Amino acid sequence: MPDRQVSPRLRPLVAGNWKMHGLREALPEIAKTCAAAAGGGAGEAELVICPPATLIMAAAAICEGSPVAIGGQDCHSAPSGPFTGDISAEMLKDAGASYVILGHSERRSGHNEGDESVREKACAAFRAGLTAIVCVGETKAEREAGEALPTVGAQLTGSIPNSSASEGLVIAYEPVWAIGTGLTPTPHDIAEMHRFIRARINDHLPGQGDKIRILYGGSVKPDNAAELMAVDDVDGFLVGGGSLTFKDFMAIAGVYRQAAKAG
Ligand SMILES: O=C(CO)COP(=O)(O)O
Repeated sequence: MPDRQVSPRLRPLVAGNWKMHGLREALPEIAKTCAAAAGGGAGEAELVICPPATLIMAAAAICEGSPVAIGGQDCHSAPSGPFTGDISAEMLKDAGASYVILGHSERRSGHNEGDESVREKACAAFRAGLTAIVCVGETKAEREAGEALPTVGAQLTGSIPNSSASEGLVIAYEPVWAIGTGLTPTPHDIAEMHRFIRARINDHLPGQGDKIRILYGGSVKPDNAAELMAVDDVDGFLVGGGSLTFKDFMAIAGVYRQAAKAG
């Protein structure tokens, strides 16, 4: 088990992004996660599950009183209004969510979401009392062109509000080419990017860089979670496919329990 060298001051966060997966029959997976987390299965890590919107109320009811929090996967920037098909941050909060994922690359590419829109949504999340998990990440072409750092830096400063309490904001670095592909950047490249993001946050939100958690996302699986956890400046994970079953999600979150036991 590699040593955990990083950010012992920040409580790790492991968030599961279910994307457009999950019918009601999947709810027992959430109940099992709550029971395992209550039994210490995730060590010091905080757990969040972001199911599809249709399951948020039921999931929140299951998780009530447990250490597992529920999040949405997107929100509109307005509190209410004539926006057919959209959900406001206030509605997520009302349904029992306490987190919301914003600016995921699948929304940036599939719904033309730009940085400004993500920033407005993050402001809406703060207004509603939700913690925003703002996603950034470069494409394969951008990395190959040596543009990964400036691309992510511009996305980051364009997507986060100009002021934020550290408890209201989490950043997720998700290289687009690592999502659902089984590929991950090298530990060196992840560490370099996370260090860069932390420095950028400090420039943008003075004093907050060391308080805001920076998650890694993209093909996090039970068999690589321990190695990724040990990378400098990685404060947790945003997990897609590996969050869909209780077994895999707890195996991933469980690396924080094992690290605590080991050291
Ligand atoms: O997009 C992701 C989480 O938001 C990552 O997805 P995978 O873990 O399936 O690669």
